[in-house]
Amino acid sequence: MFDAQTTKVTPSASQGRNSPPIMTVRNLSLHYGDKQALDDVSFDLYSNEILAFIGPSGCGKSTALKCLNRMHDDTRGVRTCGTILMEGEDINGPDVDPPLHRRRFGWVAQKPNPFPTSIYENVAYAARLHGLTPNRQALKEHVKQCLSRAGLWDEVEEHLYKKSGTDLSGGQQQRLCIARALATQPDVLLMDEPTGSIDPIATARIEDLLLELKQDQAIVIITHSMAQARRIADRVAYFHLGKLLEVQDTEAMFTAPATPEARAFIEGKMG
Ligand SMILES: Nc1ncnc2c1ncn2[C@@H]1O[C@H](COP(=O)(O)OP(=O)(O)OP(=O)(O)O)[C@@H](O)[C@H]1O
Repeated sequence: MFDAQTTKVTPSASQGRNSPPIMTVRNLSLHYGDKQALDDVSFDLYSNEILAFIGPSGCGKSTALKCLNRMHDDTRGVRTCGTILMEGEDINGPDVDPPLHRRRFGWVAQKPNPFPTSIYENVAYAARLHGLTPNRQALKEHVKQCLSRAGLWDEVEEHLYKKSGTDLSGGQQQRLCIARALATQPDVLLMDEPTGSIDPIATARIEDLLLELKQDQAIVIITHSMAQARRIADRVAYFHLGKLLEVQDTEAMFTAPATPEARAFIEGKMG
């Protein structure tokens, strides 16, 4: 299944997924100037799964995440090689329009970063910009749906136009950012430590939410919490010094990691 020699994968990690992967990453390497941040990384991403990236600080998790939606395009000095296919098409091919490609992804950062505009506008903005709804009423419905899917509608329905996104609590702000990410109807949600700066109760809400959202989206999440990866991920990818050392079904990763590096990291002896 995997053609990268360096990536170990148990047979079970690729079984039970009946449709082809939505994304296929093969032999991906990336340099920032002279510094190599990714080295021969290969993995698949399936629709309706949560894939967690774990590994020590600086091992390339965010760099790999940003390759998927071509976020490095405008970063000076970045060189990549290898291939990334989305539904079989090379995402860096000549026929791919980068903004259109990016629209297929929602991005959620560690620190909630709502726009300093109304709650409504936070979600409506991108949908309006891209002409995703035919009229104002449809846009309102779309905003309501995104906020509902992000588990926030009931809490903000009264204040949609009056309250700024920045006036919500940290956990609410992060759910607003998830609603905003859903506004372009993405195929894939990319999340870089989305609960890294919110409290445990807000974290639990977002974890529940991700388990619901994966019915409609593939989700890639970077997390430093092994407990979180174990709770919500279907599969876990362990990065180490720029290499993806193994991808496993979650239980297998936490009970029988294939590499000593992953075992040491999971047991808290490294990282
Ligand atoms: N824009 C950049 N320019 C130069 N080097 C970079 C840049 N971004 C990241 N790096 C380097 O690339 C390597 C991988 O960084 P990356 O942020 O992908 O790691 P990470 O696993 O996400 O780390 P963390 O868990 O600490 O967020 C690190 O050595 C980092 O210093």
